[in-house]
Amino acid sequence: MINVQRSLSVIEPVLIVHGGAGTVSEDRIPGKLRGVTLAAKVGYQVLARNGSVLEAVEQAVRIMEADRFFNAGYGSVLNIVGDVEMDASIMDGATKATGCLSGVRDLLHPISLARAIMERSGHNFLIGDGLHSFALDQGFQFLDPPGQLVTQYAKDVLDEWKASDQTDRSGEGGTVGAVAIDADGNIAAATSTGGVTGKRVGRVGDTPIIGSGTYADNRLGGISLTGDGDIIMKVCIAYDVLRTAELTGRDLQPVADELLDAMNASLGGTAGLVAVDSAGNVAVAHNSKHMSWAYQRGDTVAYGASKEDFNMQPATDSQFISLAEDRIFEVKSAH
Ligand SMILES: NC(=O)C[C@H](N)C(=O)O
Repeated sequence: MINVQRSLSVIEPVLIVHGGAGTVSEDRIPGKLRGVTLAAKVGYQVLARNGSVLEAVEQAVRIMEADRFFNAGYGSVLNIVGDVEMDASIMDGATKATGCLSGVRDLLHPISLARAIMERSGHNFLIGDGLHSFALDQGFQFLDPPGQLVTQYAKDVLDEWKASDQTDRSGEGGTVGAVAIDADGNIAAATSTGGVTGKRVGRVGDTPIIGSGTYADNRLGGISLTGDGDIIMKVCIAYDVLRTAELTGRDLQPVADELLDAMNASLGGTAGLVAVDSAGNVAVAHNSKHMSWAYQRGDTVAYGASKEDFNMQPATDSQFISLAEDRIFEVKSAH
């Protein structure tokens, strides 16, 4: 009986993304909104054409990895020696298959490598030399010459950070993530980041840690985190939000708000998240000043950049449909 009811219930597909939790200067907010809105639309189009939720979240994240306005792929923040080192993860809620990587350099789309790890490595998480050779075996091409993902903006932010007291690493955030659900209730989540400005070489944040930065389970929902990864990973907040909502029978939104506040109260740190429950309800939560986010459901796109900010527009609206060419990394050989 329960199964019959479940199959009769209608889930409206939705694709939600975030573009990082932090403090964003006013002049960069329109750029962030443009990027997240485009990513939500591109990801949703995959669902609308009956593509898989995995494909949808991967494509949404790839849009933001190629966009210098975000801290993922091109535009990633720099470590203490001025290099881009990236982390990413992806999870399939139907099977709980996961693909995670850390410390990858000179690759435009870490999220696609994470998906290859999930689908073809026989493991969940690769790092270092083994990650590099797996990527090459799979036909991924590293950018040559190296260093092409470094932007002038990221260099300026690192210089500013070095000149500061070096205690606040949060900056504007800029990590990217996506969560999707299709009409059959399949859920996937994906997150990609350059980490935090001025990090040690080899530092790993929450983003590639399943249960901290990313989680998906068709029964519980899907979620992608952003923010102070050195704190987030201590409280496994991705899994905690989904599981607490299940155990208490409450909606994701209040649970997410409360757990972010509880994290901040006990350990400090700011963070944000986007999530979808098994019925397709979305949650957007952050205790940072800003977090850009957007989702598409049906013909409508919703988006915002701070708590008070909630906008809606028809998905066909030409606003936010394309990005200025100079903000997108394009290299013919990269994939
Ligand atoms: N901006 C971010 O979201 C950073 C990421 N959570 C990290 O700590 O690596």
